[in-house]
Amino acid sequence: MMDDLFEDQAPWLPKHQALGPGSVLLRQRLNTQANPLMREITALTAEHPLQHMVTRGGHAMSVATASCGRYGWVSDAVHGYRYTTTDPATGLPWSPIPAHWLTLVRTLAEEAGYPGFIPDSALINRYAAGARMGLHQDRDEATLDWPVVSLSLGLPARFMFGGPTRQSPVIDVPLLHGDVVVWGGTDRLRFHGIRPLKDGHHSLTGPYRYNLTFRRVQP
Ligand SMILES: O=C(O)CCC(=O)C(=O)O
Ligand SMILES: [Fe+2]
Repeated sequence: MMDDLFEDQAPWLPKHQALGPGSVLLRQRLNTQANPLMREITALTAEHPLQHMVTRGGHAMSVATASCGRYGWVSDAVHGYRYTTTDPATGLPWSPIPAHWLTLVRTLAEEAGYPGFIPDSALINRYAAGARMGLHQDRDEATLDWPVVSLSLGLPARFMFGGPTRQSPVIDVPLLHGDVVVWGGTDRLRFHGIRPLKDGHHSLTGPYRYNLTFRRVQP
């Protein structure tokens, strides 16, 4: 029964797939970690509710987000994208990143060629059917020396992975439950995004896809 959650949905695909010189897809890399990760997401988002952040243009994002770690990613119509040490919704400091998340992420980054990664920010993204993330670069961090480590849980998504400019060609990468993408080095500023999520049901996450994205914000 529980094994269903961890079954490889595309066993013919390689487990370790380079997406660029500094980028790799580690397929089906989370197995027994998925259930505890989901439990902790539930606990963390009870303290720091998922919110539809508003962009500088005044548009509410379709993805709902919350953070943990020393720095949390936020946005509002006045200030736009930035990192803060407190949650604007509650006024409270963000909760620490759970210790075993740090251990897991350090291992994943090392597997991808980035040893010694200690993130100071973890973003929790929740996608419901139709939610999407347009092509963008992750460049709100004060250092770009460390990779982005991104974990997928629940419903499948299509990750768009582009190049150094918005006009660069984009490849579509299916991201399934348990997949991990790491990009850094010369690939750190590649444009990327998520196509609108298809409706569905997942045994662990119900009608959602969760993405955990780990970053180093301060050197
Ligand atoms: O949901 C994803 O897989 C990507 C999320 C992302 O690009 C971001 O949070 O900056
Ligand atoms: Fe991103």
